[in-house]
Amino acid sequence: MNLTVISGPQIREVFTNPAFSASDAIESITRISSYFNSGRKSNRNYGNHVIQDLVRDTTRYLPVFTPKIATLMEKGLEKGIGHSPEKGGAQLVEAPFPMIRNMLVNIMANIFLGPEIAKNPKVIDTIWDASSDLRRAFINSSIRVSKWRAFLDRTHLRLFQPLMKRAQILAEAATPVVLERRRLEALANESGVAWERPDDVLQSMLEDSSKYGFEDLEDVCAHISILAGAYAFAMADTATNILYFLAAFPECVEKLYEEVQQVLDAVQAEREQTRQEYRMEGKPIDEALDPAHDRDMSVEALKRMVYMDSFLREVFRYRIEHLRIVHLAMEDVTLSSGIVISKGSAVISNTRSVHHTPEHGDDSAEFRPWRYAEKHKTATKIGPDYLVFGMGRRACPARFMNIQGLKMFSAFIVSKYSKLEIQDPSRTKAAIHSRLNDPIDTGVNFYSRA
Ligand code: HEM
Repeated sequence: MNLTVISGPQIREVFTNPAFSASDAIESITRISSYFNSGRKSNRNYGNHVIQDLVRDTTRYLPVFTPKIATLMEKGLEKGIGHSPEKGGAQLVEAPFPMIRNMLVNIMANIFLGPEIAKNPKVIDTIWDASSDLRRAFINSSIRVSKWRAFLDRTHLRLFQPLMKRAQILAEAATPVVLERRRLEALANESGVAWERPDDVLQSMLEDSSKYGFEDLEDVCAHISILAGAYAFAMADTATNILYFLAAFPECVEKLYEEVQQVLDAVQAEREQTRQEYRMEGKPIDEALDPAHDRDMSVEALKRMVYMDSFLREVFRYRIEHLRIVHLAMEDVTLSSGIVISKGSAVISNTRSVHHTPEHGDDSAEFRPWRYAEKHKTATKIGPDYLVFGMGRRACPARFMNIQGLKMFSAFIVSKYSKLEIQDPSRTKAAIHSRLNDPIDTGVNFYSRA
């Protein structure tokens, strides 16, 4: 396949031209739909948008999921790293990536399938395997793969049906819970009382089965396996990278900690003010205003963390590979520069030509964590100057949940640890420039706050 490198204004031209497709390029590089079709029963036609729609719909429930994610993340970090201020020493995590992936797999199992199903160790192992399937697909992918190799990969998937195996295990674990939900719903309807509807993704997908065309519970579970696995693998990669950045740029930890404390103090004071107003007006103080939740990592609190947001946008800008995001030409296209990209050829963006320009400041070659603070350029804000999540109508729909989760993760880390250290300092440069297919073989020391 011909591959042309594009730079600067050409990138915008390609991203906004519907004759170019990033998803078709991903398909020809990863053959990902063969993996999806090794397990899903519906939506097998190439080019359908059900995965995109599901990601968008799931994002709508972020306010519901956020308190659950916060509780599970705090517990996961406690288990994976620990907190021992009395020792005064460091806790060493030799392999941060699997520790974080473990935590995220547990979070995803809980929000996608609910706590009862997520308690089952087989379910946790299955989401872990699903995230490994996707990781493998993206890591082993190559635009230069031969037709013969692509054929073998597809045949392997058809024969071994890995996603079908994952879906069957999840469906087996989910069946008794789903049947019990149906029984309780019918009982509530009969007795005219409100049914306490479970608020996990499984319930929403079951209710929206006809909208998405799902065939049965196994089919629903195949789609859950794809989404939960994707979040676990993609977020684990970035969260690990964030740890290395916090260790490599220690001055960030204190500034971010101060911001987290200021934001939580302000939210707490406002909630107290509201409670006082309620008391004066004789209004009841409901659970939402319970003082026990005053310092939660809520959607509102995370939104106010502008330095945290800037730090993340800068990590993404700085770490992105220089040649990234491939688009496939779906027809012959002549770019304004006169270059002709013929149908079936691919273009790859030189993102450095966009991310390392004076538009970002004179020091765009440096890591400046507060570059975007108060500039109204959030880590989810896509545009021609920030291509991490793509641009335009086809931009990554998972970026909202991704960024919010990463903000929460970083806020917990700086709240619990005053200093992070890369175990082998000679690996610092490699650690902050690490990529998905480039695991870093050095651990991180975490110094607990008193
Ligand atoms: C750090 C993690 C991630 C990064 C950097 C990323 C980046 C991207 C990029 C560059 C695109 C192409 C956009 C374009 O064509 O303009 C994209 C598309 C997409 N991403 Fe992500 N992504 C991430 C995580 C995820 C996750 C976890 C999911 C699913 C749960 C996901 C689902 C999608 C989907 C469905 C599309 C296609 C959108 C469409 O065609 O309308 N992404 N992503």
